[in-house]
Amino acid sequence: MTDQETQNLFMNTAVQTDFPSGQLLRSQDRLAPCVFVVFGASGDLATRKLFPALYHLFSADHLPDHFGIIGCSRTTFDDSAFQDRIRRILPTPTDELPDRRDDFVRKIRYQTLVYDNLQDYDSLSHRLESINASFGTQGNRLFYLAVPPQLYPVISTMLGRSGLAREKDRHHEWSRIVLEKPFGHDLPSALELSDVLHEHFSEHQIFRIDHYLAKETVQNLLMFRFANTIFEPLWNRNYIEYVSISAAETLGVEKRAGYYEQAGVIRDMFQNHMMQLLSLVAMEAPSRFQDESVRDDKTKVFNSLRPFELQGRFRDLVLGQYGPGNIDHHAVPGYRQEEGVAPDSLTPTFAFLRSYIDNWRWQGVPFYICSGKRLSRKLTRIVIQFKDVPHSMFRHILGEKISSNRLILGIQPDEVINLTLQTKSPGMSSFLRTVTMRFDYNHEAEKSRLKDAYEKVLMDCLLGDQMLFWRQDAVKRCWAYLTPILEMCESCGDRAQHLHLYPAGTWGPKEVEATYENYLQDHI
Ligand SMILES: NC(=O)C1=CN([C@@H]2O[C@H](COP(=O)(O)OP(=O)(O)OC[C@H]3O[C@@H](n4cnc5c(N)ncnc54)[C@H](OP(=O)(O)O)[C@@H]3O)[C@@H](O)[C@H]2O)C=CC1
Ligand SMILES: O=C1O[C@H](COP(=O)(O)O)[C@@H](O)[C@H](O)[C@H]1O
Repeated sequence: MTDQETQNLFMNTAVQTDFPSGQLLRSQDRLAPCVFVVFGASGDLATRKLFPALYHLFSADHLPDHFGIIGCSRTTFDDSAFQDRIRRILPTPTDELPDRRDDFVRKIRYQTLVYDNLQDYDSLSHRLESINASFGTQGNRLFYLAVPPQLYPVISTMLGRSGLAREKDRHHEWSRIVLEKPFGHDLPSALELSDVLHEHFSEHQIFRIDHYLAKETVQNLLMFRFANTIFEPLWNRNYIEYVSISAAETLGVEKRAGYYEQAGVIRDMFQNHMMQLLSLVAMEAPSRFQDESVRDDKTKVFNSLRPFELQGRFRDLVLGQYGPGNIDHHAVPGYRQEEGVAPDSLTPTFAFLRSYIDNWRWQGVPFYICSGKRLSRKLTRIVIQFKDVPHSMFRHILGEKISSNRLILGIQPDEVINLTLQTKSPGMSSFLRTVTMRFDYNHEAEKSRLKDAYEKVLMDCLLGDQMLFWRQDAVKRCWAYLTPILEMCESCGDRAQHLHLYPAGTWGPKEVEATYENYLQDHI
């Protein structure tokens, strides 16, 4: 389809109705006072993402009137040195962002803490009481674990043993813990982590982040599917040929070889973001726009995933690893030449998986899930491919196959929804042409409303709204689906033979194209 054929038939003409169903739209008075406790406060995530996100929320008056922040890590700072450090990394003021840096840093404290030293948690507990008294945070505590995942068990255990995990109830003097993925390495380790967390925290206190769920267009999936009547009757095996969910990246492993060598693409992208996208496309309509209701229906999708047929081995799975190539006209090394990667590494950086959902709605419809690093372009999208018309009355005149309708939900870089339709070409001839109806989230009017993912995440934690966070039963179901696949890949004797090299800057291994008929060129 060419640009000329693309017509913006309903480009942002929608009436903007901000009905109060989005969490960010809830009123200020629902934000409970709270102290944010950031573990790993000296680290990269805290510095680059969390403190700036808190500052943006503060500047926009999206934090409660009564809040405080305390950073904790092993590195020694006193309060004022830490405040200076944070002040330096805050964004410079602009017309849209007034200078409130001094007010913000006055809310910050710091406590040096060794993660496995119980006495340090007792000291932290005293500091929290004093912050509570100074800032009126009413005993509410949010613990953000911005530390490497191997520290999750020890920190949550220490919080429990020092009494900091205890809460009066879920609305008063509450205590919440926020974690980044990975939630385990496979099913057994995920269950082990869950047991440790649940020793001191109940499920409603645990916020497991998936940053894809904080993306605007990902959240829009729920609205799009369940606030319109016209798509739902078609959203099933009777009208849909297949669904494809792709996340192509141009980035390589960067400086994360230590982690990525152990993870590979299936743990890094499938056991979280790709599975969340799958559940949002495939779920039944929840009865209420409420966290447990939505998460119940997502979990049902994971429960219905057809177990991967291990005997078929690589019939439904293609693995790849990038070799040297070019990205944006610059030569880049192959994965095995990257710093920290073993020269004979068999870690996949690309995977293409065909999955099925065994339920009434989706029986027989393939879900193609694909993600890779160092591909040609950054592109994350979901394609809903509708079936062909049952009979073409034009075939005997035009001799052509009619393209079937396709709905594209673009997530990155363009946040768009495109629906292709067949229409008559203008003029005397009787030719068909494909046009696209396009809704563009990047339109200027929409842009100012897009929040950074971490602002959204922090806001929802504060609200106690878990809709955009993983629940343990879903984590478990996804690991139960993917662990046998990982074991099959990682234990087979001919592993090297099934890892297909692809040049960086291409669309992945040609084996995908061979098996799935130009899948990548056509669908990514
Ligand atoms: N950085 C990012 O952009 C993103 C990070 N994440 C996740 O967030 C979490 C934190 O990431 P990031 O900030 O990059 O991590 P860092 O490596 O920067 O670690 C954070 C802090 O943890 C402490 N720390 C690091 N390694 C150890 C160790 N082996 N033992 C004890 N303490 C240690 C250090 O503080 P000190 O020595 O002072 O105690 C460090 O400053 C991870 O789970 C990561 O996967 C997720 C998305 C993006
Ligand atoms: O979680 C991760 O996601 C990023 C991709 O995120 P995106 O928002 O840029 O699409 C990926 O690069 C990284 O390997 C993975 O850990």
